Amino acid sequence: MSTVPTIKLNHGGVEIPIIGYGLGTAHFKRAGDETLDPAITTATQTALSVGFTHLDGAEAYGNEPELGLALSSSPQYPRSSLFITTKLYKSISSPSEALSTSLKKLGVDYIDLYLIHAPFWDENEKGITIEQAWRELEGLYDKGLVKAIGVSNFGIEELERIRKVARVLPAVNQVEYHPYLQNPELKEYHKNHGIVTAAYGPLIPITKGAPGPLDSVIEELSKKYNKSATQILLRWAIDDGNVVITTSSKEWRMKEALAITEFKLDEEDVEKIRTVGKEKRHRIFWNKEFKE
Ligand SMILES: NC(=O)C1=CN([C@@H]2O[C@H](COP(=O)(O)OP(=O)(O)OC[C@H]3O[C@@H](n4cnc5c(N)ncnc54)[C@H](O)[C@@H]3O)[C@@H](O)[C@H]2O)C=CC1
Ligand SMILES: O=CCc1c[nH]c2ccccc12
Repeated sequence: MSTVPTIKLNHGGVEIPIIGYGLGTAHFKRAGDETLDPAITTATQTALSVGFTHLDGAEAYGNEPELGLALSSSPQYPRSSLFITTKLYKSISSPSEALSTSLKKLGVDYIDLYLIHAPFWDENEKGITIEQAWRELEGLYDKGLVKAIGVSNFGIEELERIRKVARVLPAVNQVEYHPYLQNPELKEYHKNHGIVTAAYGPLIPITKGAPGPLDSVIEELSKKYNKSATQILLRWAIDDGNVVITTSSKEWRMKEALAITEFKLDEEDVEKIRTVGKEKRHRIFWNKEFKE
């Protein structure tokens, strides 16, 4: 089994594996559902067994206990060999308590990357501003309870609010990112401030965003590289300079995803996908219809 390459974050030598296994879309549970779902634990154990080292969870997914069970039942993958992300949102009013709860549910004593899940809360209702929430995350980082801190679904405006007060800049912004949602201005901002873009929804052009102008390009590149459409899109996300987060319950799909570490797209093909991708815009998450 090959090891997953990593990228250095802007926080004290922390390295993030370039592909992560998501607990959010295939596996989330209804809010308030306290029953353990063994299928989620099994899928996560499988993800670990095929070689995923980076797990992407969140308070909102309701499945930190299942993720914790997968970790405690897999002692062959020591904590230090894993990169665990979780996110807070509902409990944004009290980040310190939210982190304690997540640590307990996950059964770990630190988180590798702690993210604010989205910037869309009502600051009056929650009694906390983006700036105050960020300062609280900095406090958790100072204590060593989280090795790196970042955000998710933030735009330039919200990142600027953080930058103006930050001692520690976000290490990562996890956003929906694929050829049909490239947001070059945000990417440029990330580059200028050393923020890694973690791309979720990388397969949208062949799932919810299909059909589209990229269909024939992906087919042509699948033949050229002898790789599946899934692999072409996941590899594109990496070769475009991002970390990529994907998911599946199926072992063969997990292996298919991890096998992208074994090839690379030529720069002209990365550019071709970028160019043709810009002909369509398709956003799935956190738009007006999206219900968390
Ligand atoms: N921070 C945030 O707000 C969000 C974070 N995420 C994170 O990202 C993770 C992955 O998100 P997704 O959008 O689900 O990832 P994705 O775009 O990689 O899609 C994964 C889905 O595509 C399916 N798939 C793979 N190849 C396919 C093919 N050739 N044809 C048809 N279907 C195919 C898989 O079986 C799986 O159901 C989540 O689990 C979560 O951890 C996801 C959404 C929002
Ligand atoms: O992170 C992905 C989007 C999201 C936000 N809140 C929830 C709750 C359950 C599943 C997905 C999500």
